[in-house]
Amino acid sequence: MNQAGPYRMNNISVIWTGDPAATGENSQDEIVLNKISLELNQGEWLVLVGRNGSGKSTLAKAVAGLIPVTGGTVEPGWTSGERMRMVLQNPDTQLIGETVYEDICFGLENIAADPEKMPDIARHVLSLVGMKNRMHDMCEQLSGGQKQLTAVAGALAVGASVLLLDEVTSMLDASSRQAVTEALHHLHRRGTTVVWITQWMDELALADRVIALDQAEIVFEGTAQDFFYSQDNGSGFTPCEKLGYQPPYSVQVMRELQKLEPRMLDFRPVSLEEWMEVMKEHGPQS
Ligand SMILES: Nc1ncnc2c1ncn2[C@@H]1O[C@H](COP(=O)(O)OP(=O)(O)OP(=O)(O)O)[C@@H](O)[C@H]1O
Repeated sequence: MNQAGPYRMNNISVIWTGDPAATGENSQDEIVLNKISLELNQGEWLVLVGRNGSGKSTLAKAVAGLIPVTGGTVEPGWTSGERMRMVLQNPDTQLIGETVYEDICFGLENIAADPEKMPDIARHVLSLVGMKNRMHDMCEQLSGGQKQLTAVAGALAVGASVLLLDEVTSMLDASSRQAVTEALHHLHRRGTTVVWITQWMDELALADRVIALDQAEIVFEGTAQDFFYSQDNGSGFTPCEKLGYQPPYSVQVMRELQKLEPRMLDFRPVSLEEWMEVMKEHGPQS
């Protein structure tokens, strides 16, 4: 096996088994992931998107090895020997320690780290997420965003190089959302591989690659630009529209412009940086 190759899932399924004691539809087995094939490359930012119940969390848990899969094969590739950690949606349910430091140490104790090294490790990982001044704060007094960053720091402390972030900004206010996103962006630039689950279309701007799930299957794989702009020849809908999402404002504006100005069809901006490129060519001074 090529250890340097991508992490690969080939045709894996996850089936929740119905309770034999239950009656009616609750007793049915449910196929939550249906023959999914997926690759994860080292250092990429992969976004998983899809409606409630489409299987995003289950897929992330399967990648992290937290739940068993049925059928198919998994090739660890470059992830062999690497640690993967999930961070979940609710900031109030994932911290165990009374203080930020204690929380980081809890994870370190679980991997039998040298107690003398713990303060340095904690300081280092907290500085990576912009929390070094919060080391001895009580967890219950942190904001939602600071709790999420503490959870991320805890994952880094145990050496995780792959972070699976399951709607981690969905319960945060705008400024905490930005703080968490920027911290993750910083970690990604330093080499952390990110699997980012979201239902916020704006967050697709960060993606190297987007995978959309619907009813247990992958229904789209490609760039954010393709997700928002490529139109199916038959239906005329984009993958985003087919899933029932409204594209971000940046995309809505460009699509309206494209109706007025066909030359704008050459541009498919999603992020602010991509819009700046458009403005360089077609802005007021051009
Ligand atoms: N432990 C479980 N036991 C039984 N069924 C489960 C379990 N976890 C998830 N499911 C079911 O699997 C399906 C997919 O759930 P999953 O949480 O993966 O979806 P999701 O796309 O992450 O949804 P959301 O956006 O609401 O978090 C749902 O129908 C859910 O009810």
